Amino acid sequence: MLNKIIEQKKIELERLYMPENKMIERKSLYQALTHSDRKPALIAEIKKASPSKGIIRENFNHLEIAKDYKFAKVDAMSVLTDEKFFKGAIQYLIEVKEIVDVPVLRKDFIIDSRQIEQSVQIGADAILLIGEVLEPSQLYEFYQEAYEKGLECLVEVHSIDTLERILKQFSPKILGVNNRNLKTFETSLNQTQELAEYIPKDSILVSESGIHTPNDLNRVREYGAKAVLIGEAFMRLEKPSMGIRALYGEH
Ligand SMILES: O=C(O)c1ccccc1NCC(=O)[C@H](O)[C@H](O)COP(=O)(O)O
Repeated sequence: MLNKIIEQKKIELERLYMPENKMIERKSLYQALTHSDRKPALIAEIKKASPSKGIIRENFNHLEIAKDYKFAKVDAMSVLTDEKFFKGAIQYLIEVKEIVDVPVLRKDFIIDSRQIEQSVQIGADAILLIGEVLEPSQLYEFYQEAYEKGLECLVEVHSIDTLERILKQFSPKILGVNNRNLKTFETSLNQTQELAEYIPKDSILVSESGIHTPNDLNRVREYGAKAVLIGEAFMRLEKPSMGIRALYGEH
């Protein structure tokens, strides 16, 4: 599946949409996650569909979801911009950024430097760089380029091997451990447990995928996650904000 997604990205690069540059005030994902009142801090995702689950939210309205997340005072939002596999859109991110006051992460598969420039132009505050998609040296180049352009990066890994290879090159400020196995799509929070001890002390550990219940949240908190990235659990609820309150035990 990952190969299929990457092949599709290469095709899309031939007709990359590059909107007009607007003056955009960027927000820091790192600051938002370190200063959150919630422990772990929350990155809430706007996600209509996924390769593993198909359509997750039939009645999908990105702006309604963003408003509800804003009401719930999430620390940051993640917007899927991949069209083919996640039914996302660049336009969703552009419009969400206009109405929220927290950092917005562009969730996509970055394989080319032009996508970094595109992320700047559409108003993203941060981008995702996936360790299983990029060689460590290229990932580091993209990381530096992004920071030079005012974007932060969530560097995501799905295995200890990938993490080790990246850490030989550099220490990302925000490191995501994705609990989803890229071959089977199954999620296991043990992934966060196993990788947590290798995360540099100065990096923020974000546990991503497969977090649904207060028990899941407690588990990854105990494993050392300083932030979580959650999509599906909220997308299946009419009011995602209610799910956030229930998850964190807020009244
Ligand atoms: O969600 C998928 O099926 C998927 C498949 C292949 C690559 C990535 C995939 N998801 C991207 C994500 O990392 C998640 O959207 C994100 O961590 C939120 O996960 P969840 O809370 O389980 O929706």
